[in-house]
Amino acid sequence: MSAKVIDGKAEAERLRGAVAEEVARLKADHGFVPGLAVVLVGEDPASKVYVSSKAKQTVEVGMTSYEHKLPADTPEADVLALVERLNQDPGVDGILVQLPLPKHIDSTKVLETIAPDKDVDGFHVVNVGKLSTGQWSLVPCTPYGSMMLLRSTLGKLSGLEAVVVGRSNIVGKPMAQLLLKANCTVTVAHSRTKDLPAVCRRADIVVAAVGIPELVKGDWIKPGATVIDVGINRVPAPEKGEGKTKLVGDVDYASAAKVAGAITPVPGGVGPMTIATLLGNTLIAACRRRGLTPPTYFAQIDKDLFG
Ligand SMILES: Nc1nc(=O)c2c([nH]1)NC[C@@H]1CN(c3ccc(C(=O)N[C@@H](CCC(=O)O)C(=O)O)cc3)C=[N+]21
Repeated sequence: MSAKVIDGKAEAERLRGAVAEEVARLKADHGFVPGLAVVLVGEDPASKVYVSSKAKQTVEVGMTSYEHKLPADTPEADVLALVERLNQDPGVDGILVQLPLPKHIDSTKVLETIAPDKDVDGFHVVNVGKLSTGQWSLVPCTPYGSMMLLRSTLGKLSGLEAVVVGRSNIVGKPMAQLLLKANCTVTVAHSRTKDLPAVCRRADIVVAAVGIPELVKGDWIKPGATVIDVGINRVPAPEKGEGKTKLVGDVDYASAAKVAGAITPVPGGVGPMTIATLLGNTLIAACRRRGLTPPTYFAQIDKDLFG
């Protein structure tokens, strides 16, 4: 058997299309354009690539993009002051501070300074707390995008056994909350889990988000299970030539695709969904801040998954 390949690129394109339509409607009917501010501190090459593709896609859906690139040695106080300024700026509906931040900056302090109603990453304690108490909030982009891929692959998730490998605040923990909200039976596994392969083999849904290249093997997967690979790891690829690299996930794709029912590729799986949901969150934030109802497109997704 060979798994269905879950096309994150196509799904992200559909989502961006819906966002673009809604942005045009808001402009026509309410006379405003949502704005997303992205703050990048330092020169991390991977982060620079993500930030510029975020900015490009923000503009493509008709929103305003504000990019703030600060040198790596910017004092923490200056970053906090910038965030405060963006909090007050009426043209800014969403604020994203690219992680990781340089070591001299306390990222918790920075994230907690972002106004919760502009926190399009969903990392502020207020939004984390809302998500974990089942209230609606701005939901972290990667888990939300992963849930959308599960919805188009499986429809209802109710009653399914889900195993999340990884317990980060950015992916593992919010993913577990969302799966629980969708009525899955959820196990959060991690590097200290005893017999991780056996735990994974119980799952109808495996979400790999540990940051270890190709950790999850085909014989860890129950035949027919759905595999969501959140990992994006750049590794050496000597087969492509000296000094060349390639992207791989946290799942050993070749072996897992032989056993799984459906699987996300890397690249082209969860990654593109992360940016599309970021734009979606910016749109939702822009509507809520003005007392408008967020678009029905999202309401339908939420109803299918959690209703
Ligand atoms: N505050 C904050 N929020 C984030 O959401 C955030 C962050 N910090 N720091 C870095 C990570 C990483 N991230 C990605 C977004 C898109 C792709 C993506 O589109 N990947 C494509 C292409 C990858 C490539 O070719 O390099 C794919 O998987 O197909 C990947 C990774 C968001 N992050």
